[in-house]
Amino acid sequence: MPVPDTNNLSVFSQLDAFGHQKIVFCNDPETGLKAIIAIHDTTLGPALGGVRMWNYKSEADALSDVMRLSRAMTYKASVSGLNLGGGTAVIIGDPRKDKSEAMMRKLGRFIKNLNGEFIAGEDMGTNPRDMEYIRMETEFVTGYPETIGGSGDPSPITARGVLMGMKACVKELYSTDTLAGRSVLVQGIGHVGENLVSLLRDENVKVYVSDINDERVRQIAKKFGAEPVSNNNIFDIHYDIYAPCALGATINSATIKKMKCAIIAGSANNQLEDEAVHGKMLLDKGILFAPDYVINAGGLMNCYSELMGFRRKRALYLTEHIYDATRNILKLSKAENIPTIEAANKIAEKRITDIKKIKTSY
Ligand SMILES: NC(=O)c1ccc[n+]([C@@H]2O[C@H](COP(=O)([O-])OP(=O)(O)OC[C@H]3O[C@@H](n4cnc5c(N)ncnc54)[C@H](O)[C@@H]3O)[C@@H](O)[C@H]2O)c1
Repeated sequence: MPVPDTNNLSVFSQLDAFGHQKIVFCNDPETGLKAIIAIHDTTLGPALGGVRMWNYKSEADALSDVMRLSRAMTYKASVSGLNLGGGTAVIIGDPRKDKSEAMMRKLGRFIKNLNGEFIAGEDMGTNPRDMEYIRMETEFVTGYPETIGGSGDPSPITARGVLMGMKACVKELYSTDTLAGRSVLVQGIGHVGENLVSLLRDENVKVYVSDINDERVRQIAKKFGAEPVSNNNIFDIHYDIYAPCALGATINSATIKKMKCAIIAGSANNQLEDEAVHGKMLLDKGILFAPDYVINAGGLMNCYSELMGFRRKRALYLTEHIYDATRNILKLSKAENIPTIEAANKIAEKRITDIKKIKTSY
């Protein structure tokens, strides 16, 4: 996604440029809450997105992040065929030191006042317990614990979706869905990464694991029979698929030059440092990129199912469709010789335009 220029003081021109409908600044000195809720587009439905708590270097950084993330949520929901719009909330602060029950409940009250326009879920720096606090103040929240009727940890579903995306890429390149005999490097073996390693081992894939946490690498390598790789050397070795499951922007001009893989398919959000530049670089180098927001949509599908009162089975069913969604994007990319991310954006934008047309009458 493009990066908003928050140094440009014309806020409304920024909203126009990125298509945002509304930005809400939530300030509460009593609890220390400083949050921004961005609602990007609600053509398809209420804006559902994560609540991220992060020690942003500046308010401009927080604003840029929330605008970027909320826009990506619009595209993710659209391409996944969900009746949801895109939104995100960010809280400025260190989740380990600054977070409290009162702060989360205060945010819940701000969300309540939006009357369902924004629905919260968990993200970096928040967890199901925080969603439970928000739930104490408003019904417009998902991802609270299963014990109180929520859908719990979405990571296993997200990992399954990533696997579906990988299979679609393998089908495109090798005309088979089977991953057996291929090799995958999973970068970041946290909640999604560990689940992905487990699924890949079930498919008889050779798995390499790397993380900044060496102890975790040792544990996961031992548990699943994977091969540990130093975090500094991940582009020095050969494997078929690179699965970024840690941070964004790991695909950039420097890393693309070093890459030897045929496919990139992982869960991390915003993997391309600059969508326009690096999508094209991957196309030119012949590396097949499974657009991140398409194949990591399992978590969103899980929240959607919770919202609609569906069972987990439904979330899993929706996740299987990530295979077809990815195949369609790869076909369009090939037919028009455009980067896969551009093909995904086209498909997402078309659905929003089409659905806008049906909303002209009651
Ligand atoms: N959890 C979900 O359902 C979900 C859904 C959609 C997208 N995502 C995205 O997937 C990614 C992983 O999510 P998660 O829930 O597993 O997070 P997590 O925090 O559980 O795991 C992230 C892992 O990455 C490691 N890591 C951090 N920086 C790293 C670096 N520079 N190099 C290597 N490893 C590093 C961490 O040590 C950790 O083990 C994130 O980008 C997240 O936004 C997650």
